[in-house]
Amino acid sequence: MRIKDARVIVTSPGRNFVTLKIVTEEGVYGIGDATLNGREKSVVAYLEDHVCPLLIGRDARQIEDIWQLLYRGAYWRRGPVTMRAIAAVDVALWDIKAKSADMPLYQLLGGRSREKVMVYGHANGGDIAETVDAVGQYIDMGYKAIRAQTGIPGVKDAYGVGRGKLFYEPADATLASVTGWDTRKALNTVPKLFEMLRATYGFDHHLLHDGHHRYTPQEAANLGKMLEPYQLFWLEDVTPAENQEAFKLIRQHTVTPLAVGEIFNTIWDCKDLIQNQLIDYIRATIVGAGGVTHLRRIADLASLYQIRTGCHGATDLSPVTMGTALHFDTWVPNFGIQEYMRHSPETDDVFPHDYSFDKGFLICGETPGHGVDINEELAAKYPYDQRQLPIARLEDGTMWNW
Ligand SMILES: O=C(O)C(=O)C[C@H](O)[C@H](O)CO
Ligand SMILES: [Mg+2]
Repeated sequence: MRIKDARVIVTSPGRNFVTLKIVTEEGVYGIGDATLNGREKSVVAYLEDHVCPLLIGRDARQIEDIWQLLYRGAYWRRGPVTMRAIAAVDVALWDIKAKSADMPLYQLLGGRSREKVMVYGHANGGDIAETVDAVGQYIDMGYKAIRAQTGIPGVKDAYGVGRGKLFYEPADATLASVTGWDTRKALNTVPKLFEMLRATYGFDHHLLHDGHHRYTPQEAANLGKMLEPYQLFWLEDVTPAENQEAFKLIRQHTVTPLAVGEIFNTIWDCKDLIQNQLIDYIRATIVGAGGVTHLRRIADLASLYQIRTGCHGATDLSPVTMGTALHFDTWVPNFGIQEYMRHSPETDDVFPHDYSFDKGFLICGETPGHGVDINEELAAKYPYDQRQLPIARLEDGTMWNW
């Protein structure tokens, strides 16, 4: 089963997506997501100039060897561009293998470990009252788990507050827009939000919160401690994780569960966090961390330490990643939760898929492969639209983590 063609499709049905399509001589094709929000064209060039030519003529069934070829063969390892390109190839090849076997992908991974996949939605509002209402709307839709983000008085465009009630789309400007940050003000606001949420809705639902890399370890420990009475499912990306040791300090001070990893690319980014049991959930996902082949290794390492998965699933991860993640989640023994930010109807039309939502759970379909396709004719109607992620600055102008 030789690879005859490998090409990149860029489309922007409301937001940019980069998709790799691999076609075999037998005519079986697979698709993989390579979207890197705000830096899409770097992956397009990496794939078109350096990866696609290497694939032609290779046996599409040799997924592991091709993964190793792209990882070791480049000499330059890791990083978001390289690993997204590898992920796109990997997912397209798993799609081809599963289609050839006439099986949904989860069957090839080892079969079903669960009937459905618990997801969390992203509720947000300009202030606490609005966010409390937004959480209520998710509860009405049947969600069991909801991440809550609120505007913070005195902070310009706090993280996670958007125009959409069912999603949050931060890449909103051709050149990065400037938002603000103030830890003191956040620490005054976030615990009040969760106090109000528990007072309004009780303790039956899972609540989550995203710190989006803003706090220092000490501030993060303080936030985790203040949130303990509200029993969060997790506190996410509460401090940057380049220094994995930083989580030791947070861990010593709070029992609020910690999740991290949506920007991780490889097992090396989380090895110490996992082996020292410094986190409870690993957020690495298919497109970010080298595809099914590599994410599986991360999940297996995590399982040794009772750490569970919690794949990133924002709108910048295309339906191809969502579909593949759902097959992964359906199989992976140490599943925790899956993030689910809904795509626009335009995006759903460009990427027809067979997964469905039912009362707080997503269910992957039984179509052979990962169950997501691309309508190329429709995709061609949405040309690339240059957008960047915002940046964050403190009140005095100091550059901070967005
Ligand atoms: O969904 C999340 O948890 C995020 O933190 C979303 C990120 O800001 C987004 O994926 C950036 O492109
Ligand atoms: Mg996040």
